[in-house]
Amino acid sequence: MLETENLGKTYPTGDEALSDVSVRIDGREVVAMIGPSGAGKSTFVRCINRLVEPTTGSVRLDDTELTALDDDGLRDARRNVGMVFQEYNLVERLTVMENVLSGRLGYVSNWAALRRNFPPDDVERAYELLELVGLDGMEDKRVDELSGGQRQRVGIARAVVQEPKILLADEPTSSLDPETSRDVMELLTDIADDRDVPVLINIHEVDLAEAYADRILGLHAGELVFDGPASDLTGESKGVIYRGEEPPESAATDPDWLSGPDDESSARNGQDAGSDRLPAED
Ligand SMILES: Nc1ncnc2c1ncn2[C@@H]1O[C@H](COP(=O)(O)OP(=O)(O)OP(=O)(O)O)[C@@H](O)[C@H]1O
Repeated sequence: MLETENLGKTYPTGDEALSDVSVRIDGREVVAMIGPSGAGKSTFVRCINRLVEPTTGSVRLDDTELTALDDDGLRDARRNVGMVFQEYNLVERLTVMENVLSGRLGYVSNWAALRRNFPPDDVERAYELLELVGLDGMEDKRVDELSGGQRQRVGIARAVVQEPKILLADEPTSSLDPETSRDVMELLTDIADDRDVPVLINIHEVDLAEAYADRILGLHAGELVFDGPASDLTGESKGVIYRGEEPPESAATDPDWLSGPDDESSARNGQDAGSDRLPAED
């Protein structure tokens, strides 16, 4: 179970990217985080494993307070957080298998890692995962011979081989064509089921979020303004998330709605920053 409480980030430049975000993600939920460009989605995902250091608030994964850990503690705890990146972050000149096994580096000694000497169980796990992500038989191919979709599958296998307690995906489909994007979303939802792990996906394509996620988190100007089932996402809620519009009066009693953007500047920021990415109105 992942829980953030009042998570906030202000960058040294003074940009307040995230403000008081509290969420709880559990079970085998697939959660999509949406919002206009600059809303703070990447910052949120990266604050969870402290690739970005939060300024305020806390992040808890099961019983571990990630925000309270020193460097050694954080290194160990990061094994429990699988991360999938937009640009895959693979080692291009290494093979598919070597890249997948690098997800086990946190579990083997430095010496074994240096010699790429992984226990047989790890290798077996990697083969299983290659089959799960549809890359069986491709273990010896170099990554630079693969398509974008295949690379992302390697990235997913590498994250899952860690046996994480949560899988985070930071814009996993942004570099892919629409059909490959759907395949990758389907794979992420399959993994949530198959591995019994929650998946949090930061994503621009609202239609993919609605089609594949169980739950949507809507960020606007660093604030969480919507948290509800994908089926509850309406034109009105998209207006609040993407254009900083005022929530409807019914929002006061609807648990999906959180504090809406409350000043002109946040509405303006959303409009300026996100105008190129507005989803179609319902
Ligand atoms: N390293 C940084 N230093 C200073 N400001 C930053 C940094 N990274 C992000 N920001 C700012 O923080 C805010 C949120 O950025 P973030 O990348 O988290 O948003 P996002 O919703 O993921 O955007 P996008 O969808 O375009 O990737 C923006 O105003 C951005 O300019």
